[in-house]
Amino acid sequence: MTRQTMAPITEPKNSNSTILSQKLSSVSGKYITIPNIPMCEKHLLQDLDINGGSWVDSMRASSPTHLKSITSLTPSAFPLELPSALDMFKHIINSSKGKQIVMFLDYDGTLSPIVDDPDRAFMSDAMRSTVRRLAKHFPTAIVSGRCRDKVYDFVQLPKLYYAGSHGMDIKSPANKGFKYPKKSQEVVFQPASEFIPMIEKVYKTLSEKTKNILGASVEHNKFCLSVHFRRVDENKWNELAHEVRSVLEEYPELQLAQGRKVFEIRPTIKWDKGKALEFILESLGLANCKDVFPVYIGDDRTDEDAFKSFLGFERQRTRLWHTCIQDCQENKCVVLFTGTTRGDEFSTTLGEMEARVVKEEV
Ligand SMILES: O=P(O)(O)OC[C@H]1O[C@H](O[C@H]2O[C@H](CO)[C@@H](O)[C@H](O)[C@H]2O)[C@H](O)[C@@H](O)[C@@H]1O
Repeated sequence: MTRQTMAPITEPKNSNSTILSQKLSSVSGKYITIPNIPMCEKHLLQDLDINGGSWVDSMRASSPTHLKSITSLTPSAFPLELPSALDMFKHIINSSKGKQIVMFLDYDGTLSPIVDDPDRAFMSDAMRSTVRRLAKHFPTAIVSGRCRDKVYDFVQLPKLYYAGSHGMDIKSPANKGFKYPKKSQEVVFQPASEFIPMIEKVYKTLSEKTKNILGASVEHNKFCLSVHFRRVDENKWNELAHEVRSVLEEYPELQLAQGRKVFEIRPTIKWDKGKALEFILESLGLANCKDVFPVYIGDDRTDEDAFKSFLGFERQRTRLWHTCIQDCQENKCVVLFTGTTRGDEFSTTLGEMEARVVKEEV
C-alpha cells in the first residue's frame, strides 16, 4: 500500500518549471486545448508519522493566529515576527515604476478574513471596491484553492481572471470591454479534468467516513477537496487525520497537504498556483517580459508555490520577504506573504497602489 504523505510546514514542495509556451502553442480557436500534464514521479509531500503525534502538531500549527501558536512551532519553522510586506510598500512602488503591474490575489485569508464557516467567508464591500479599482489599471487574477464558481460568487467582479482549485481551473474574463489580453483570446484551462470522477468518488467516501466527527466537513472544489477541521474538537483530530489518510491510501494519484485548519486533497500533477501564475502571464502576452511586475498576495502554503515557480527555487518562510525585495530589484517577481489575516491593511495598501497609478496617468 502506498504510504500517504504530508508536508511539514518548513518544507515547501519542489516544483519543476513547465514551459507554458509549448502548451499555449496548442491554442485552437477561442479556447486553449487541454494538454496532457504528466503525473509527478513521486508524491510531493514529505512524511509525517501519524503515530508519533506529528499529525496533530502539524494540524495545530496549520493556522497560527496568535503568538502562542507561533512559538509552539520549532524555531526554524516559523519566525517569531513575520516580516511585513506592507511596511515595505514604498519600496515596492519604486521598484514597479515603468513596469506593467499584474496583480495575483489569493482569496481566503487575503481578500476575506478567516472564519469558522467556509461558506461565510465574505469579502467586505471596501475590499471589493479596491479590487475593482485595481483591475481597472492592472490585469488582475484571483488564485484560490476553492472551486472557481464559488470564489467568483464571493468576489463578483467580472473583469478578472479566476484560477480556482489551486490553479487547476483558469478562466479569463470575457473579452467584451476588457483590455487584457491584448491578443483577444478568451481562455479556459483545466489541466486536471480527467480527475473529476475520482474526486467525486473520494468526496462521497470521505463525507461518509467523517460524518460522525462533529464539526468536520468536506468541501468539494471540483478538481480538489478540502477537509475542514477548524470546528472539530482537538481530541478528534487524530481520528479525522486517520480517516483521511486511510481513504487516500487507495488513491496514490492524489496528494495531501495542510492549509489553515484544513486538509487539501488534489491531483498529483505538475500544476499548482505557481503554474497558474505563469499561465496567466503567458496568456496575457507578458511572460518573459522585463518590464512586467507581477505582484502576488497570499497567506497560505499553497501561495508559496507561486513564489517558487516564478523564481525557480525554494525558500523558507523566514527568508521570504528579504529575497522578495532582492528579486524585485532584479526585475523579477514580488510576492507579499502575510502569514496572518490583515485584510483591511491590504485594502488600504492596494488602494494606495491604485491611487499612485491614477496620479501617474493624470
Ligand atoms: O487559496 P485560498 O483562496 O486561500 O483557499 C484555501 C482554502 O480556503 C478556505 O478555507 C480556509 O478559509 C475558511 C474560511 O475562512 C476557513 O474556515 C478554513 O479553516 C480555512 O482553511 C476554503 O474553504 C478551502 O476550500 C480553500 O482550499
